[in-house]
Amino acid sequence: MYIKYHPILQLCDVLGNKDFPLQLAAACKSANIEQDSPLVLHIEASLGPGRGSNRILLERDFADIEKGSVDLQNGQIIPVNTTTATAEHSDCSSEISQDQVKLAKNNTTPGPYVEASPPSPKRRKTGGMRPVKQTESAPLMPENSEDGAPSVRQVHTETRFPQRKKLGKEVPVLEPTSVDKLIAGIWKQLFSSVQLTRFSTIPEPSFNIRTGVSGEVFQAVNIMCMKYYNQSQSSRALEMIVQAYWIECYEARIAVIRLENPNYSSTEARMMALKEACAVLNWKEKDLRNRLAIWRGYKEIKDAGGWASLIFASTGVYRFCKYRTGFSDGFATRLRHLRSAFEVAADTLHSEWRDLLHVIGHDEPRRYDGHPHGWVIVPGGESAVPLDSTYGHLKLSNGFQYEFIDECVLDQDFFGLIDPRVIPELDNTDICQACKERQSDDIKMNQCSCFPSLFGSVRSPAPIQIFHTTSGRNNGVIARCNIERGTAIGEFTGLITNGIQGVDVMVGGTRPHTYQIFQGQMGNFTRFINHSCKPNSQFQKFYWRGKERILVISKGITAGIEITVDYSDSYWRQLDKRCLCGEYCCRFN
Ligand SMILES: C[S@@+](CC[C@H](N)C(=O)[O-])C[C@H]1O[C@@H](n2cnc3c(N)ncnc32)[C@H](O)[C@@H]1O
Repeated sequence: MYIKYHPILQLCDVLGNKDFPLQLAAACKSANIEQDSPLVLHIEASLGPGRGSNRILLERDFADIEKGSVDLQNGQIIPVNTTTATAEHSDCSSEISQDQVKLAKNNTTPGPYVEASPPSPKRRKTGGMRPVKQTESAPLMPENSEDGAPSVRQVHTETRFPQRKKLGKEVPVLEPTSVDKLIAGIWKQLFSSVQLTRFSTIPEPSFNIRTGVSGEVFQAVNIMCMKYYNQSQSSRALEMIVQAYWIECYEARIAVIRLENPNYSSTEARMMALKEACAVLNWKEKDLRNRLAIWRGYKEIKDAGGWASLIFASTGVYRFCKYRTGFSDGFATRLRHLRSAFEVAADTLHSEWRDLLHVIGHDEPRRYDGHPHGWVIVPGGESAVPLDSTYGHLKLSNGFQYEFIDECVLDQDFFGLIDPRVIPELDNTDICQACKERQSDDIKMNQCSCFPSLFGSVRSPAPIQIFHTTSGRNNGVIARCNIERGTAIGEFTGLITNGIQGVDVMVGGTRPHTYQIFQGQMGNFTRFINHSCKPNSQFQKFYWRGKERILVISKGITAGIEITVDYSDSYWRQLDKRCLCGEYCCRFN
């Protein structure tokens, strides 16, 4: 084979290798490529600022490299569209990239893909969104919930979400303070599956592992393990409750001693109370004093954040109280502002938790019942309010009725029993389009770990709450724990229907086989996610066991921050409102 085309000869110069045509010809020959068959040569190269010829290139050398291509026919340089190049830029660009995106597997969380493509075997330093080829998918539209006005506002799947973070430009991150860590620990425990109960029966082992561990025996051991874990967490919580309460009793005892002995100084009264305690506890006075300092910390946490904050404080609280580094600088104010939020999560996710307080004779009734998202956290730490009470301005005849559902409900009047989310080509296949592993609802069988928080694994409640915004957008969704980039926050659930006009819906499927997800009467927290021109999450399609799902995926969210998506330009063009996202790059205000 003789290579005569001009671009190849040009490549010889670029590569500094005059033998390149011959090497290419030899490669073609060994690959059995016929002489006259068209040859497509795909070459990727990087151009960067030269920093000496023989030096080994380091990762930082590529940090500033611009992406683009060189058309060898005419010598023109075509830069890659900058709106899709970096997270920072594309977030705030008014240019809309029509590329869909997929999330690359990052260090710890495997990412989803809009289209099937084999995941990179190597881990990347900045995993995250990468562009995939544009598909002819239908636009997505969220329901116009707040004002209920007829509209055709749409959100597109072809979002302009960023692909990957630019390498090399490290943004300085503030180290969390000890109060941050304490609060993070409380939220983590609140959204965990721990079961805190006052009395729990310790199981007797009813198995013998000497004869081998069968599936049943192993299950029994696991159950026992879980029970003991819950038991120890409960005991720890009970211990802290009693110790915080001890401080109250100790202060009250000192007051009584002074009353009974008017000539005692306050120090003498304290000493006497300590001695009384040590006589029963069988501890040295010094030991009790040391512990007392920690117990005082427990009481301060309880006084500011309520019993729920102490009970769910879990690991870290001991150190926090022992070293007392976090007790200044707005510690109490921060906890006070979160008090109702902690209680909403505790009451709705761990309905038994208040029983623990019986140990000190407190009988506090549950304050927040029902669904965790049926309550709206209000600013300033005031009591949370029922969700429906925040929609009075809509003046709905039957009030605001909303049913929380984890899975979409099929509108059988429209679709019969045929779920339009089923992709015929993927039907009867349990192979994940993203990772190519087997998907199963049976945890033991499932091998796809693309979105373990939603599919094929143990589900935990999404670490989010509904809160009342202060910027005039009514409600929004706040993250209570850090949500790593690429993690699924939740599935967009609602009524699977079609033909709805005049209100906002999310459209799924591929033309002409589209369907709508309507969140007017039922759905989940995704219905309350507001728009931002610099969003920290995005809608993403994913296929679970042959069925299309629309997920909200984090782009990296810090605890305490509102979760937002980009509703798209076309949505806002139809909306007779100004965007209140408050971003410096806001496109619609
Ligand atoms: C899907 S709902 C979001 C939840 C809504 N805030 C609520 O309280 O029900 C969409 C509606 O919220 C409001 N909204 C969302 N993001 C907004 C923003 N950035 N600026 C102004 N209004 C916004 C608009 O009224 C929009 O129609």
